[in-house]
Amino acid sequence: MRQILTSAQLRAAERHIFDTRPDVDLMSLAAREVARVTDLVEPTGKVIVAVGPGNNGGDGLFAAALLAEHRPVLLWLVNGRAHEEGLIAAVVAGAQEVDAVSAIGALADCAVVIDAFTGLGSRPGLPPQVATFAAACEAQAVQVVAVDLPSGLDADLGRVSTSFQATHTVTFAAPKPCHVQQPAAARCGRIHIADIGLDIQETNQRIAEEADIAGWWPSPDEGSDKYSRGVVTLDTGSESYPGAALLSCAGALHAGAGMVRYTGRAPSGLILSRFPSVVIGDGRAEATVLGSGWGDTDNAASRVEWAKLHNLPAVVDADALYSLPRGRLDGWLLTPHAGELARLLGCTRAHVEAEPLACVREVSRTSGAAVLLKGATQYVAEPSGRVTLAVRGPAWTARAGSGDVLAGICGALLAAGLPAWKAGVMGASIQAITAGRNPGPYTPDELSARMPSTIAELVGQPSSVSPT
Ligand SMILES: NC(=O)C1=CN([C@@H]2O[C@H](COP(=O)(O)OP(=O)(O)OC[C@H]3O[C@@H](n4cnc5c(N)ncnc54)[C@H](O)[C@@H]3O)[C@@H](O)[C@H]2O)[C@@H](O)CC1
Ligand SMILES: Nc1ncnc2c1ncn2[C@@H]1O[C@H](COP(=O)(O)OP(=O)(O)O)[C@@H](O)[C@H]1O
Ligand SMILES: [K+]
Repeated sequence: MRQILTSAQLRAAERHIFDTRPDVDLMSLAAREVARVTDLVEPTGKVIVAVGPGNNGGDGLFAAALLAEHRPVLLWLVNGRAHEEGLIAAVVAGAQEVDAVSAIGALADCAVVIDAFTGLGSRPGLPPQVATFAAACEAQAVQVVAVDLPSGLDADLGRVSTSFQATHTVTFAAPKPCHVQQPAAARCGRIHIADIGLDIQETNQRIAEEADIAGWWPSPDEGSDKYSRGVVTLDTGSESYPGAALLSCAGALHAGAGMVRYTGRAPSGLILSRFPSVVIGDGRAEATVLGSGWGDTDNAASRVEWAKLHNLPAVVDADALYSLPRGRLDGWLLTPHAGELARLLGCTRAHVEAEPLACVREVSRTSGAAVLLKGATQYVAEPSGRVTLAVRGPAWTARAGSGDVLAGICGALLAAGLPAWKAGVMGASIQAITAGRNPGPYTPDELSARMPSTIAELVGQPSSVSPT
């Protein structure tokens, strides 16, 4: 798990080092990592550094000083002024100053551009000359190493404005919101998180990693049986949308549910012809999934209320989201996409997209449930205000039916006894990781059938019977 820091939190961690360890030179440590990554990206050839007026430019200049020892380096001082000691160090090492026109001209035979215009102090957007340079880098497919973040983004937001398109971003101590929230994250390229010795405190925003999902996955052991692994009841699908029932079954079964019971309105013959291990009808269960593919139904409220009355933790998806029972929904998981979250809040989808964190936190706080906001970035909020982002995946999963599979996966994990927030993070992550390992237009059910091998690889359980 990685803590996500806002620019203010990062600056506070920096101040703490300045106060307690005045001997530590953070800028040199940062510059060393920028130079190292630049050499990794392209070990030889000309480097152009776009240098801004602040400390981001300072990092770039000290990196230039290290690189100029063994390769040609050009410096474009965008504002005509720059970090004084950094500039002296770079020039002494052999870096050469150029103006804007020469910098753009030099792109034709340049190996790497270092974007050291602005970082944590970045206001959204770029001045025209820098925007032209950034566009030329993109048009000529030059590798761009951004220092801290692609200049033009706001460190604390997932929104985009005119910015560099980095192929690599070297950031310090921890990711900031712009590195992990789409669409900004896509401007950062590959993220390198450099440890520069800052003390990172726990924050209420973090991002899960593959290793977390592997470590949390509920693998069966010798003492397991179908009940101990968790029984999930799926009240999903309808006569109009029978496919949703099949998709949620696929999700729950391929995530490893001990038993899947089906109590929805889709024809039981259809379910059994695809998934013969599903048990039709009600019975003992540890969790339920409600709403996927219900369509307009007049008894939604009573079906959701039923789960509350029976104290059954529920994954509430799609049409069931608008029939939440009264009272706190402790242990429940709501799985809206941005449009559904907007309807729950009585605001526009555009507002949810602009303020995803505030919106997902609000619904979790008021309902008492964990809330998984689905989309290009998947956020899971808890009533305490803590938000965990799922592991990022490719956009191949952005298609009808992925959400129905996801609800089934989350139901299986809830039934296995995981807390609702973790079931949400793990469900969204395992779908994303599987899509990342199987790129292509697989249908949601085909992709779910590949989940078991992803899970097996992640948990890496060797056979205990060794060959003779
Ligand atoms: N805070 C920390 O812990 C560390 C910070 N370091 C570096 O310091 C950076 C932050 O430095 P600063 O606070 O000096 O801020 P920046 O260097 O990011 O930018 C500030 C300067 O850029 C100008 N500027 C900002 N946005 C602009 C825009 N859109 N158009 C035109 N000009 C714009 C501002 O007016 C100001 O002069 C970090 O990103 C990082 O690179 C590192 O040296 C290591 C540690
Ligand atoms: N750009 C994207 N990149 C990655 N995953 C996405 C993207 N957009 C949507 N998804 C995923 O696709 C699924 C869509 O869910 P949902 O809208 O409920 O679909 P449906 O109701 O048709 O099943 C979710 O799992 C979501 O996280
Ligand atoms: K930058």
